[in-house]
Amino acid sequence: MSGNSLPRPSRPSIAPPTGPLPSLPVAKSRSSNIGPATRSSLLPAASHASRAVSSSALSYRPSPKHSNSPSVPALPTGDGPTGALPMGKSLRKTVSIGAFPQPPRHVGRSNPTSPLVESSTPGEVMVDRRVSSVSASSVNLRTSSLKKPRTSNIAGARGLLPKSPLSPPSFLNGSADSVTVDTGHLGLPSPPQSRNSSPQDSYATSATTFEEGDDESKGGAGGKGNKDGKGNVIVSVRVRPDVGAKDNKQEMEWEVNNKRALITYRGREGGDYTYDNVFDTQDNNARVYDSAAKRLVRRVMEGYHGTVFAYGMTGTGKTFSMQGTATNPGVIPLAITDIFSYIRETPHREFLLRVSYLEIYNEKIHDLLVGPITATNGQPGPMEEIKLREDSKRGVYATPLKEEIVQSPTQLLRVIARGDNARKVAGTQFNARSSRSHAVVQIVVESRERAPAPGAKSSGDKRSPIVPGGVRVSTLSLIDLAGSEKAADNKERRTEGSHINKSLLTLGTVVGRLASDKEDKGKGDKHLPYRDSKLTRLLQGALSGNSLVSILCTIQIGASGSIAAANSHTGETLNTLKFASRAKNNIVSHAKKADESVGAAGDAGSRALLDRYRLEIQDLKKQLEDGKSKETKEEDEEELKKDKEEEKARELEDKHRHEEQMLEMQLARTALKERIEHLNRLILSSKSIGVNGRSFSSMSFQRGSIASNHVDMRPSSIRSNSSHVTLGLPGRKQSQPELQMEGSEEDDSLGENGDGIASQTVQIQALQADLADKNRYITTLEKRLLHARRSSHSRVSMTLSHKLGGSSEDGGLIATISEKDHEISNLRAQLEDKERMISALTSARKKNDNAHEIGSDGSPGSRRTSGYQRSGSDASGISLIANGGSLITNGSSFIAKGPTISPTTVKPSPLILPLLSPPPSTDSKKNLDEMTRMLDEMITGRVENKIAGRANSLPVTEGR
Ligand SMILES: Nc1ncnc2c1ncn2[C@@H]1O[C@H](COP(=O)(O)OP(=O)(O)OP(=O)(O)O)[C@@H](O)[C@H]1O
Repeated sequence: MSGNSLPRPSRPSIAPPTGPLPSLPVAKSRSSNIGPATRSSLLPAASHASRAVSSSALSYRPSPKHSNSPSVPALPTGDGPTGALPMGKSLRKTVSIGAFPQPPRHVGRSNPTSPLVESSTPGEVMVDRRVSSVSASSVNLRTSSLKKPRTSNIAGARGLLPKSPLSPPSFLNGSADSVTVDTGHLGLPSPPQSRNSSPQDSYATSATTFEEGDDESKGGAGGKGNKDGKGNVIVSVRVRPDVGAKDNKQEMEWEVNNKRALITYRGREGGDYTYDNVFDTQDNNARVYDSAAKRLVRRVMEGYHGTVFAYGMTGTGKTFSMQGTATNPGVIPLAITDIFSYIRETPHREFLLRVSYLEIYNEKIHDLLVGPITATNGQPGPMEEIKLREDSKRGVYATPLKEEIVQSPTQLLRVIARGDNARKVAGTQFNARSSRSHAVVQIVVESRERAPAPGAKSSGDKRSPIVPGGVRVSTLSLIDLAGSEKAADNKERRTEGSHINKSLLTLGTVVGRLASDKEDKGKGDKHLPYRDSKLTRLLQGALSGNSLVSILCTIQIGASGSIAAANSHTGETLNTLKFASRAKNNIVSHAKKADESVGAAGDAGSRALLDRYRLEIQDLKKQLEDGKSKETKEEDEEELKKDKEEEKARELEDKHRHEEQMLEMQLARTALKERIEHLNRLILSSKSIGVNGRSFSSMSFQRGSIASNHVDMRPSSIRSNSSHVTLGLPGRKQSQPELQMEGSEEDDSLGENGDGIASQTVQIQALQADLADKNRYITTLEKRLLHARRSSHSRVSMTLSHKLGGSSEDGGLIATISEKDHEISNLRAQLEDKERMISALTSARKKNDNAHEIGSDGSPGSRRTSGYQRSGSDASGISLIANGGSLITNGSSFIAKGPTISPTTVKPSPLILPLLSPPPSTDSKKNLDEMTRMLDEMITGRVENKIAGRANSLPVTEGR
């Protein structure tokens, strides 16, 4: 096949350059005939430009065998409006393929540059000339090539066939005499690294050689170059190996040349069929994908709509090519891999992918991603039928259709596998697992430019903000059609088959009429029966030129003895080939890159989830921030409230403590007051003693009528003093035992001596009682004080630790405590004074006793008088002088210091109490001595004990 005489291309056709591929020749190149050229430059223009099809193809009519299969859709023949081949042309001659719809005018067509080719090269014009120059000589070559396996005379110029000498260059003027169909330029194999497309290694593919903006810089879909959009349609034919071949020897009638993208049939109605790609039985799915779909997928990622569909008779390998196997992945998984590779390679854009999967089964559309509705009885109910709608923005679309957003190849493959499992499949005569429906996978690609964040690293921060550009929405449709088939015995299969065949027939009709539709443009649109089937309706957008299209037709060439070798099968194969040729010739794509919708209100805004999600994300982020700040605010408020409550509780507690403290202080104060009063009372008692003494004296005066001018002991003055002092402590006087004794009858009954002793005894008893009373008071006070001091001390230290420096209140408290301590010490001093007084009294009594003893021989009166005189002369008698709280006894003075008894409370006045007692009788004297001694001991011991005990019981005071 490669042994032609034409110069070989500069590089092997199997391994095209990794750089941009040559663009389709422009219209004028079609005026030239095919000639040899380098691979990069010899490519002819759109498929209609050059065809080499045997006349048999042109005069193809369903054979009688075909007619036995009425249900198999017959491709439109030359009888149709597409232009028939002039009858009478002999078979097996290279003639025009009038049977195929031909565009009437090849020249002057506006041919946009195909997005599926890379660029025009300057060499193409020259190449075309070369083709033209060899056109005449190629006639013979062409003729011979039909009779034997050809060794191409356009070595390496894959897809280029010499023009038939019988065919005028009609493809230029639109006549039906065109010869060679050659669109092999699009079938260039991918670079070696992409030939083994797989999920792993397809990352570094020829796709990386594409430059963004190719289309814009080189004419774009609507620019200069191939203006008819032919390059936007790729037609490939794949030949399935014939497993039924007995001798593994392909029937001699067929010739498949994948390098030249040529299939030749030498049988009846034979001819040459050249396409963009021809894959022989050795080609695997990766090669099919690389040549037939890879660029289209790439373009879809760039913003074009793209459609790939597999067409062919049942069992010829459509599903095998589209889905593939685990070891030989088909177009769908390879496209998915490339989609994600592209996303990885394009960090400056962000993408959103969603996928849907539907099937058309018996002219009903089912969503394969939504399982059958389960009926109430638990049985699976009917699947929800999907309707087709059309609008100006989206074109024809199925609704309601579930779309799943996918984020990884695995996820996408899983979704599709789920749909595959739901698809209707059944065994037929030709295929044990025949697809009974047309299956459509739709992958919607949304993308938008991403701007680098102000401080973001160039390594592609995915969270960087977006530029205010729009969202581009494009769709990749991957369609595995059900295969045309003969009527089956099984009724269900027959029904399915009839629907399948009807829809395929409609597809063929639409494709067949596309050419005439183009011709009739301007004269009024010719009716295209898109609505005759759901399939054509769904493919309307792609067929009418809005999409890049790649059609993969599958055939099976029967070996001798195989099922495929049956005539009917050959007829079907020919039908498929004719369909492929018509598709290549007639479908004109004006696919444009999708506009970028700006915002949700943009052109594709209603579909752009990317926008909606962005807005939603922004909205949610705002909500989150609002919620956060609100939460923080609430937290702050709550904390503040808590703090306030705690403060309040602390204040309340402090208040309670303070109150308690105050109460304690009050108690302590009361106790102290009581103590003071009591001590005062004691003083008064001492004075009372004086009063009593005065009483005694007065009694003595009364009895002895003794009056002394030396001693100012006027009753009135004494009483007034007494009463004056007593006034300071009202209510206490009555309770004093010594006062009760005043003027009692008992005193009188004691007689002179008895009177004095009795009064002293009473006085001592009163003092003792008072002492006991004092001790009790002191004990109580000490207890209270201790308690109060402890609690206040702990509080003060606690408060001090909280508040540096302490408050004025605490300072006051401390001052109060120290004041109290001071008072206590004063009281103690007073107590000591009192006790000294007691001892002084005791000693005075003793001295008195002695005085009595001295004057025992005298009369009581003289004793009294002498005693009195002694006392009055102040020589050796005892004088008790209360002066400002001082007690002077025989020159010894006991001064009660301190402010405890304030001068205002107790206004002292000099008081001299001469203790005069009548000399006791011997017995009574004894008794008195005894008693006095005991009293002395007792009082002295008590006082000492008390002082020592108090000294020990006041650690706080000492501590301070
Ligand atoms: N190129 C190939 N290489 C190896 N096996 C193939 C090839 N093409 C098809 N087959 C096998 O042929 C059988 C039928 O293929 P497949 O189901 O893909 O046909 P189909 O065209 O989808 O049929 P239908 O229209 O009935 O669904 C399968 O077992 C498949 O593995």
